[in-house]
Amino acid sequence: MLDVTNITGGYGKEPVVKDVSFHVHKGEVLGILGPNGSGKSTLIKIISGILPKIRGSITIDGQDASLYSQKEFARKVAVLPQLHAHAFSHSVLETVSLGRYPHQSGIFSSWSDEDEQAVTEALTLTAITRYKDTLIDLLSGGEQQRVFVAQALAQEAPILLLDEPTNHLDIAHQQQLLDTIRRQAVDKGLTVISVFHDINLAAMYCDRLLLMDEGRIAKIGFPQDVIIEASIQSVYKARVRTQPHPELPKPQITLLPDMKQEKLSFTVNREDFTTSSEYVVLHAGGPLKTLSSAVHNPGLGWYRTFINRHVDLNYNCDDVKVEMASYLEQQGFSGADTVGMMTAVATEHVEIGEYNGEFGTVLIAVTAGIGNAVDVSEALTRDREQRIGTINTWVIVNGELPDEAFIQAMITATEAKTKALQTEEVKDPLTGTIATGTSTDSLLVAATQQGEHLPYAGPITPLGKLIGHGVYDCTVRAIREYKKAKGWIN
Ligand SMILES: Nc1ncnc2c1ncn2[C@@H]1O[C@H](COP(=O)(O)OP(=O)(O)OP(=O)(O)O)[C@@H](O)[C@H]1O
Repeated sequence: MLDVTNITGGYGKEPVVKDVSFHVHKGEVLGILGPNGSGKSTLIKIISGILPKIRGSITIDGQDASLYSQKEFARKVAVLPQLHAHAFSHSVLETVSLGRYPHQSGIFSSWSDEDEQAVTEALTLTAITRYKDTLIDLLSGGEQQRVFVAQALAQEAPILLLDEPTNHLDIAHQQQLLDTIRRQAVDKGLTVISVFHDINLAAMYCDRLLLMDEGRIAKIGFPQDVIIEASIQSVYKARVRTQPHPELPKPQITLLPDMKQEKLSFTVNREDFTTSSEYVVLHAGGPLKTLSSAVHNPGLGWYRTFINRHVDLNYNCDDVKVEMASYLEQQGFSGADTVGMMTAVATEHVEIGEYNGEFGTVLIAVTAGIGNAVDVSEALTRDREQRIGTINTWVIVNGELPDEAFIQAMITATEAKTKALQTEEVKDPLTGTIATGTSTDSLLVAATQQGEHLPYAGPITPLGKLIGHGVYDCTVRAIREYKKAKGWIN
């Protein structure tokens, strides 16, 4: 569709864009990224013919772009420039209608049904129909931006060149506009080349990305091949971390600001836990990075308050999450800052231990109800009801863990729990074999993310050894408490 080959060009003798080559095929959305001054706009200007090139060639549909007449070129390529100098004031409708000029034989002399339809559709797609009689000078920056996007869409050219189309737009309008452009690409085969400042938007909406650095291509490829920490850091000179988008297989970046000095310094101690017949609660001195299978705020996040709430053995409600959220609110806990679990075990029977290692301390808290114990290797052979008789395990680390260490800590803690069930000869009541856990166990690993960096938490690492020992110790003691409460042992 569009071939750019060894393009070099700029404003004076010294080229800004240097030896840039790429191909865009029909229906593809290519995002151009790069720091300020890297040549993104200049590249768009050269492709759109606004700036002459010094070297190289641009081919559209197999024909050299310079061989098209101005009007022919405009029927092939619509351009949304970065800045819109409009010395004269038109209404929105007039401005969008100007997009139809390549389709006219004389100025507005042959306004056709197709012209009318293209303008109406462009106004609808950019949600500006209600402003159609307003003078563009009277619109906000974001509304004006949508008018110029509508003008480019009304042109109905198969190639769309956009320079920061989401400039001035709020998040809802960014999403609306890019959804629209993407739909035009997918449904109508529109080919789009667009400059982006927002790396995350570009990764979400583009099929491929071209990363520019000092006028040259630093990287071109699928978003997952371009949005990698080392490339972004070296080109933008900014510390970033990449992570997956929660719903799409697209990479996203987060800035890592230098705010170490502002960080609240704290450790978690045994005294931060309190226990009552209602719940076990940990109020940490600062937010802990947490990974859990809790009822309230499960998954990964930062939280200060952790609660393991006692509920009746017959607790049953339609929506556990809603009930738990309203319980926390009634009890005066912040819904956003609290992780909540539940257990039918008397919470006074919690076992809390503080374990010292060379790097610092780990705190473990376990409540163990073993009435619903399950041998996981036999689970497939029996049907069971889900009831609340669980082992809830908290692992709190005074240290800094990478994500993989959180997962290793969960594995180590689970193995230690299973070993405790074996020591205590806890059996699956349905199979009579040694249980490996219960039907609804919950696990939480949380870390202060300060102090010593602890890269691993497997069973032979300094952190893993403490977790393994601590979880085993607390789980054995908690199971004994449970057995005592049931009168099974003295
Ligand atoms: N009209 C101009 N005349 C001379 N030099 C220019 C002109 N416009 C831009 N430049 C120079 O060309 C270089 C690249 O500018 P360009 O606008 O292409 O960068 P960009 O990547 O789009 O940056 P930004 O992210 O800031 O929009 C810059 O060093 C800039 O100073």
